[in-house]
Amino acid sequence: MRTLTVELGARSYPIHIGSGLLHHADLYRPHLRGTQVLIVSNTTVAPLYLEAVRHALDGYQVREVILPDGESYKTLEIWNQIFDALLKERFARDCTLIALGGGVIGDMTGFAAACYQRGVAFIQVPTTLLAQVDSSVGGKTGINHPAGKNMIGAFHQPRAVIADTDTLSTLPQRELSAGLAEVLKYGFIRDAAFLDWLECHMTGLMSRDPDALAHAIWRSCELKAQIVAEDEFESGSRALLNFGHTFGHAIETGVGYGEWLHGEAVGAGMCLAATLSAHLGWLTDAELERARHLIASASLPTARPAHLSPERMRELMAVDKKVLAGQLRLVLLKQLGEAVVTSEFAQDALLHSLG
Ligand SMILES: NC(=O)c1ccc[n+]([C@@H]2O[C@H](COP(=O)([O-])OP(=O)(O)OC[C@H]3O[C@@H](n4cnc5c(N)ncnc54)[C@H](O)[C@@H]3O)[C@@H](O)[C@H]2O)c1
Ligand SMILES: O=C(O)C(=O)C[C@@H](O)[C@H](O)[C@H](O)COP(=O)(O)O
Ligand SMILES: [Zn+2]
Repeated sequence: MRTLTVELGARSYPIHIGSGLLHHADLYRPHLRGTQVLIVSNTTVAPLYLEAVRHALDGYQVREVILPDGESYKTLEIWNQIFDALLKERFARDCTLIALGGGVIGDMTGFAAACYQRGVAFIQVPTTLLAQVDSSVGGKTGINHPAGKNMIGAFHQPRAVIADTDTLSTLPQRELSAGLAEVLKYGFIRDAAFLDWLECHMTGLMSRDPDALAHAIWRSCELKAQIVAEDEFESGSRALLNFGHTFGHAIETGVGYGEWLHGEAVGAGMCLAATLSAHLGWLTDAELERARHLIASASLPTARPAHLSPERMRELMAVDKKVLAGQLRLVLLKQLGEAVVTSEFAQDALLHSLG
């Protein structure tokens, strides 16, 4: 097991990464306050991993709530089921929520923890690659609105992240690719050397080579922890983690939540953002081609869905948390390994990149 820390002063927390961690009572116990624990999971993950987590919590008053599986259930209505469970069991302010699952469960549980009795503790136990490299770290929590992705939410940091890499053995291949989109994102925005490494190890990652996966998870968490420590509430550099997301969120909303996986939409979104960066003269044609090739090598889409027109995409992209004074801001690439947030692009250029 390897551990790194998200440095946030009094709210700092560990990210444990390794094999066989789900069962480790010692990883959970230092972060539990009272005796009441609610595990939040879904109908796919619970049959696989709930028992192991329950076992680690022997001696605590453990309850569970099992939500339906999928992005289309990341809604206000389904989220409310967590409060129903907490109130039914009269959970007190010193309770702890445990998110056992992918990013959907992590985001919904974290947001419930942020709101229940105005804020209780929670632990992230991510079971998808995407959740292990991204969503479990950094404290962005929330749910979707029909008009926009993650439009309702809060910043609320977990007490700990326990990423058991063994859980990836049961992950469908399409979900593995989705996770690789966020891994590639870190290379594109901040680490050209990591991008080189990913290029060399993509075959190993796609075939789940344990050493390759462990390194990719470690480096991704290291980069994310660094950025979150710099700018927890996204007033500056944290927005770089949104590379590909303004395009990607528009795709997810436009096709209907769950049709495209978040990572797939981010894969296509990163290609579109790279295309616009090249159009502005920031990326060379060779760099653009390299970016496209890397994304395609993870079996991710590289273009928008055919039935979402450029005009419709642009309309959907206007619903974005980075919009300031009515102006759309995008994360674009100055070169591979360096990103900026900018509004310095003409509408024509944007439409061209969407075409
Ligand atoms: N908070 C953040 O910083 C952040 C970052 C990135 C993404 N997100 C959010 O995360 C969500 C995407 O997360 P995701 O890709 O993990 O999707 P997900 O949570 O829907 O999980 C993907 C699928 O894999 C299944 N699954 C999970 N673990 C499994 C396992 N070990 N074996 C077999 N099946 C398993 C799930 O049941 C689901 O069907 C989106 O809602 C996105 O907006 C949030
Ligand atoms: O942690 C962040 O900051 C991110 O932007 C990570 C993204 O991968 C993630 O999808 C996030 O939920 C998108 O943020 P949003 O604020 O645009 O919803
Ligand atoms: Zn994302």
